[in-house]
Amino acid sequence: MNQTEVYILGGFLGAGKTTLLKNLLQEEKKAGRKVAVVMNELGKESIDSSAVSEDIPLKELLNGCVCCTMQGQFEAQLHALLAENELDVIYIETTGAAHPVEVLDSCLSPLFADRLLVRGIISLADGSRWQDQDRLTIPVRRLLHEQIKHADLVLLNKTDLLTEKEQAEVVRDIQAIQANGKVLMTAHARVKLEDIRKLTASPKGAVLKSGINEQLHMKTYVHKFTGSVDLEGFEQFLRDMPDTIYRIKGYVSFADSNGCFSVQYSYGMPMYMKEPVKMKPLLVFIGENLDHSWIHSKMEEITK
Ligand SMILES: Nc1nc2c(ncn2[C@@H]2O[C@H](COP(=O)(O)OP(=O)(O)OP(=O)(O)O)[C@@H](O)[C@H]2O)c(=O)[nH]1
Repeated sequence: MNQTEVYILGGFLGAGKTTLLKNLLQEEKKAGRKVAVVMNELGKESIDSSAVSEDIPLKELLNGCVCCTMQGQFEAQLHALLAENELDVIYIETTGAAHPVEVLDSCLSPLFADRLLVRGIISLADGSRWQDQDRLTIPVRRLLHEQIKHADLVLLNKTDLLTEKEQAEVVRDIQAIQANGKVLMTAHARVKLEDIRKLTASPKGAVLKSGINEQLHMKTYVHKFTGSVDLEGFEQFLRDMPDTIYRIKGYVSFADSNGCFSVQYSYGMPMYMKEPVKMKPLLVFIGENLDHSWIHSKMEEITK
């Protein structure tokens, strides 16, 4: 089964996300790829959806944020898009208030994590706003930095409003926050599709690995189980694992218990809930510098 690429478009309110989306959709059309869009807006009304032409499958999530209250709905929308269409790529435009890693988390529902290949988080920074960030409240400034820090590609947009000296200053600031990533300067979010698709790496060992590629710092690993799991062994794994694994979620059958359990782990706490129906047994791991083969061998050790 082919995996559908996913790109998350993030960045603060008004930074140019919809402008970028429009440009990318045009480029994708020229490239002949089958595209779908998920748009999330904070308001009740759909504002930006006119940016997406009618022949492109579009799902909208209004009046809330994917990363906070709308996670379930978001998962259902992605599921529907995958069920209704044969897609090469899905673009997700987040709200300007979204934390990109939380959105990434929502894309990796165990229901379909093996069908999606999240290529990366592209965050836009508004050059002129960046310079005025002292006027922002501390939480908003923190969000602005988080959006940059976790991006795999930063587009410093609205460079037409900055002098060359200012452009150099902002790039330096951004690189200080996000040392591993790439920064491109753009006006009107004009970017080549190749630059976006450079986030692409051919997945190695596709069965074991899904998600973000080697260049990215926040990575994912999907482990598919072939048998039931020893609960004690799993809890020992949770105690031993590096603290850079932030999130684990999925479905597992535990040895010595009947049925299938959903597993949710974040911030040190595992939670297990019995599922009414049998689900595909797999776990999604999200973290920094994930050692896929280490996780794989540990999961194999505890599988009966
Ligand atoms: N001068 C200038 N204006 C830009 C540029 N990119 C986008 N804009 C304008 O900035 C405004 C906001 O752009 P959008 O693409 O709607 O930004 P957004 O991030 O989707 O906004 P929200 O959905 O509100 O978060 C629009 O009026 C754009 O035309 C740019 O590079 N330079």
